[in-house]
Amino acid sequence: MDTLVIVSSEKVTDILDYTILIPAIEKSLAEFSKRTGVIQPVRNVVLIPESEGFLGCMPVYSREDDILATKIVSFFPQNKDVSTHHAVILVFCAHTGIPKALLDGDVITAKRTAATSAVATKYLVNGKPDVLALLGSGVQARSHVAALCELFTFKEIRIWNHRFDGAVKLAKEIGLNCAACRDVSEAVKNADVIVTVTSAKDPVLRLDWVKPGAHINAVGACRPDWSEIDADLMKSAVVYVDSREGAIKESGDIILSQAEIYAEIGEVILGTREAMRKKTTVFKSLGMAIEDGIAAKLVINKLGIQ
Ligand SMILES: NC(=O)C1=CN([C@@H]2O[C@H](COP(=O)(O)OP(=O)(O)OC[C@H]3O[C@@H](n4cnc5c(N)ncnc54)[C@H](O)[C@@H]3O)[C@@H](O)[C@H]2O)C=CC1
Ligand SMILES: O=C(O)C1=NCCCC1
Repeated sequence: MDTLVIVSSEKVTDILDYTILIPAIEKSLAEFSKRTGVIQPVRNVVLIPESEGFLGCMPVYSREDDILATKIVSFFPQNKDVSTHHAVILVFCAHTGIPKALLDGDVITAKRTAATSAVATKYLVNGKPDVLALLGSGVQARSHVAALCELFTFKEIRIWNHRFDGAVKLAKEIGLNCAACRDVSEAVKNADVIVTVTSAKDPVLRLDWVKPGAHINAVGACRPDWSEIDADLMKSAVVYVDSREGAIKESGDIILSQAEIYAEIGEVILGTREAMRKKTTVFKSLGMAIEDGIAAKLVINKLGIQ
């Protein structure tokens, strides 16, 4: 075996800038929805009942982007003093199958998920958004603020968390135009963009609280029996997903509500499905291996790993 290069989270953080990541993710979402060159089975998950978590395996091959890679990600929602998600990404040569690099996957998971939501928001938001509301104040909340602020200038950012001190801490980090809210209804009132990034298993966001025409990035609830968004909201919104196949198998928000999936976000980027900007839109994100593959490729290219 040739030398396998190990790439640390510090190196990934240094290299992976949203200015290069967001356009790369946009292109990969479109490529995925063409259904021609990307081979990506739905995540294979080993459930761990004791921790209510799982270990997920996410392989991908992309002919167009010359990517052969797999992410292995663990989710332990009850972790307290360490992160709830941990990941590594193994990249192989797409022509010989030789392993090339093993990258820390934590930063990639945080950034590529937020970059994907930023792309969905770019296509689905109704006009210029002024108010951003985040439900959750963990790793993804932080990366989503960074990625969305790369594309939009919000006059106001509001944060709700089920533990108020988490919302206060993040609001302080973000600064002047940001406030912590005690109630979800207060946080999302008149919000143009809402991001749900919690580990909740039951809905935290309700139809009555959401401004008609708002755009929601629904990022948590990645199990078929978990949901973050109430069924009435899911059913009344126009629902976009990253992968239909993934959403039908993994998303409790979709399965439990029986909401109809209107399109993959990649289809909107390709122009084969409409962006219904004036309606309330939900982008249900489950996370795709092609997003990890593209992000890993950007990093190893920059490091000159052949
Ligand atoms: N769609 C995608 O591609 C990805 C989705 N995720 C999901 O996004 C969500 C957030 O992930 P991270 O920020 O990395 O996790 P985190 O552990 O850093 O943050 C989780 C947040 O949820 C809150 N929370 C925990 N239990 C809750 C409950 N019962 N009700 C309401 N809030 C609760 C915590 O206080 C914290 O603010 C998780 O559901 C995770 O599985 C994570 C990675 C990728
Ligand atoms: O795509 C990912 O990576 C994840 N998605 C759902 C939660 C675990 C990580």
